[in-house]
Amino acid sequence: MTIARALTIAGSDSGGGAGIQADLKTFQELHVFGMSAITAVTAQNTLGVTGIYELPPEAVARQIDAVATDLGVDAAKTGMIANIEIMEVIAEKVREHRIHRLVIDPVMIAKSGHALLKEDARDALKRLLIPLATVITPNLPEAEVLTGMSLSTMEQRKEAAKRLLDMGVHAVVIKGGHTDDEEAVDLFYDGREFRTLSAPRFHTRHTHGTGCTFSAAITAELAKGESLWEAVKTAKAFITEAIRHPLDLGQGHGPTNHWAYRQFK
Ligand SMILES: Nc1ncnc2c1ncn2[C@@H]1O[C@H](COP(=O)(O)OP(=O)(O)OP(=O)(O)O)[C@@H](O)[C@H]1O
Ligand SMILES: Cc1ncc(CO)c(N)n1
Repeated sequence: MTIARALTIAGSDSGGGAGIQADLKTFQELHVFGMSAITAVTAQNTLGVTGIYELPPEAVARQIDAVATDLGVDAAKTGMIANIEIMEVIAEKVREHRIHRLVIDPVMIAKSGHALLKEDARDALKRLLIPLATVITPNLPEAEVLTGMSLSTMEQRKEAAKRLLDMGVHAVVIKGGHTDDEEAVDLFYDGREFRTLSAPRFHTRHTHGTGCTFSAAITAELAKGESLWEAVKTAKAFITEAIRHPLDLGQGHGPTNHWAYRQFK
């Protein structure tokens, strides 16, 4: 039996709703073999982050080498990267191991407000990783930081998508989670046409790790050889079901439901 293989390069969330844990659960649900390279360990739950412990860049390099030289990687994603030194190592290893299907979720700040990427690493993201990516999936605040634009209208978001492509990425999904609009509308652009992905907006506080889960689902589908647009459509359906059927865990922003896509779609 051949199985598609996906690698997540991200931070560990002890609470299990975001980061490496969300990614591996998503890979599993989408029938892809999941592997991980951990960049940082966070002590985290639904209420917030109480500790961040960054790994030495060497540890990140060895993890990527270990899986790429033996098991093989059909697609990879990055999540929390923590600092410039780790970012440099990831860029080097992605090139060395010729990982061509790469999803970048430019994680900067947790929903609880804690910084997951040092501010001086934001420019490095543009310089080092964005040019290697198949697709980048910023939420609205992240897209504003990367482009320096204010993004309240769809026209502004289209202009921002063009600017992100000018930075060397093949395609972009600007996620619409962070608005009060009635629908959660994400904007896709691959340099040819703009497309939107819409779903009802659910009024729930259980949205911890939505971005991680969404980008992991894209990665899983790319690992199977799906086209980028098909991968993004499946990821939108996956995250929509995961938010629609909350698990109601924890006292704060609880995790999404990774079983829901299989159970209810
Ligand atoms: N309340 C909601 N109802 C429906 N869809 C939502 C809701 N919130 C987010 N989404 C969708 O979830 C996906 C992730 O978007 P979001 O903007 O929340 O990511 P994020 O901020 O990076 O998440 P996180 O930082 O918690 O991992 C997008 O497809 C978005 O449209
Ligand atoms: C480890 C980790 N990665 C990403 C996010 C963003 O949701 C988070 N809260 N924690």
